[in-house]
Amino acid sequence: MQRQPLVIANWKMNGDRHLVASMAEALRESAAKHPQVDVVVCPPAVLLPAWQQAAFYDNLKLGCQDVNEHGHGAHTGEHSVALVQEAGVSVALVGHSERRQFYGDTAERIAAKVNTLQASGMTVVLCVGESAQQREQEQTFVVVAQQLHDALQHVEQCSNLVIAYEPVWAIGTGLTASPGQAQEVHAFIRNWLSDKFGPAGANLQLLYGGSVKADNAEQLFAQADIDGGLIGGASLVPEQFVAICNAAQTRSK
Ligand SMILES: O=C[C@H](O)COP(=O)(O)O
Repeated sequence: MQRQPLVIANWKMNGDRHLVASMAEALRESAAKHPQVDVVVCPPAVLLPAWQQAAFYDNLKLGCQDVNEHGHGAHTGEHSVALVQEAGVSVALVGHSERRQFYGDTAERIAAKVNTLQASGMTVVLCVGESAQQREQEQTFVVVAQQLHDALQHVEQCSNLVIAYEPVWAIGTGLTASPGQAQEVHAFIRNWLSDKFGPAGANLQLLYGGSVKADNAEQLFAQADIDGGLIGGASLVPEQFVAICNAAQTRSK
């Protein structure tokens, strides 16, 4: 079965209403060029209403960059699944390396977030990836397998699940994994998912993230097990992001 290409914009703590307007317009205008590509935009939470008001096209969805594992209550500064859903969100990033490194996303919390999201029916985009040191020590596959195991240990069926491979050393550094390096890890992840979930696992969408730009997207997306990208910096520049979405279109041919 053919896997639909998917491109996700992660604005991190960037952007404003003006960028929402210009990005929405650029995406709408170019949508005809990438009709087979699912596009998700994950702005900072306060910009979700602005995105909700921006005109939409069929394959564009709203996402959030994180979600709290609890349903409600005294969790100052956090957002529950119900709150983000109210803002039109149907996709959530979980376990981004910046949250693992700097904001207390332990393996246990990530697993809890995955479980909460799965129960809600939202799509989970689980981020995994090794540090530069772990790669140097040839621990990449061990680290990625452990992260997958920890996050998915209570998950029995894998609908609404996407995995994003983001080598930490490639995030925001301008150092992109070579297509061969990225493909090797994606193939490993696909095998792991196949072992755990069977054919449905083998057919999940896998994304590469880490300094994807307009000029390297096509080569990365051409790899057999890479179905699209999770885009940081380049998702803040309409021409760049649109070009990346267009590059993903070639994936479906
Ligand atoms: O979520 C996106 C990734 O962290 C990649 O960020 P980047 O494209 O700025 O390297």
